[in-house]
Amino acid sequence: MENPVENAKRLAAFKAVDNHVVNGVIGIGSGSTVVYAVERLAQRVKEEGLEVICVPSSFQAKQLIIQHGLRLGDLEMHPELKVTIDGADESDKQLTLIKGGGGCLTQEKILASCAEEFIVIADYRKASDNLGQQWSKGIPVEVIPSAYRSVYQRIEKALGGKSELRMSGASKAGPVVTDNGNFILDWNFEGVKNWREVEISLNMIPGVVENGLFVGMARKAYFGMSDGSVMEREV
Ligand SMILES: O=C(CO)[C@H](O)[C@H](O)COP(=O)(O)O
Repeated sequence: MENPVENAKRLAAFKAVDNHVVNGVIGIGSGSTVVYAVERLAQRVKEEGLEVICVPSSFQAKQLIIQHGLRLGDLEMHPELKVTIDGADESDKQLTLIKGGGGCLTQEKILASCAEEFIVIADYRKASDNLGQQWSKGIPVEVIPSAYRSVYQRIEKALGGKSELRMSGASKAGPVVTDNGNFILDWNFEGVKNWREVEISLNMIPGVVENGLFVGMARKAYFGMSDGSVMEREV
């Protein structure tokens, strides 16, 4: 029997692609749930003759698009997207998101901002009432490598909490390096009341490239549930 989490991801992704993708230019997010969205896009291209150009948010997304034989585009050629479909690490009821668990937050936010519609796909573990209920790894902040210590200190001074430099793990010594050649700090926040203010404050710190708070960007989210249904949230 299939893993319920993987099944939930597939259900959410298939429904979102079926409900929101028509001919045009599509932004492709990153992560394990997006794999199913690309699979469904490729099916629809083959079976229905859907005509899409896919703009990737990461190296992973680019590889997925190529592997599925979909048409690859970029933002230089297509700065306006019909829809962007992407996963999330956590979403509250207002569809404020934490993203960047996979380290691709900057390009993901750019694609979300360039789309007429930004649609979130996730499994049931990602839906919460308030950020931090489900996702305990903090807010990812992409930083210019030379500034990571100063950014770290400034975040703590201005906003409290604690940050950690994200490390690569067993396959490489040292920090995670993003697709843009930068480092990631994971900021474990405390007592945040206004996510919009925090999003802006983080981005005002010199050396910060972008942060993984997506406030007021998503209009609709699909969460695959463990019972085989799909919960929809809209704002
Ligand atoms: O923001 C992301 C990558 O930077 C992903 O969308 C997020 O981590 C969710 O991934 P998954 O679909 O594997 O749960």
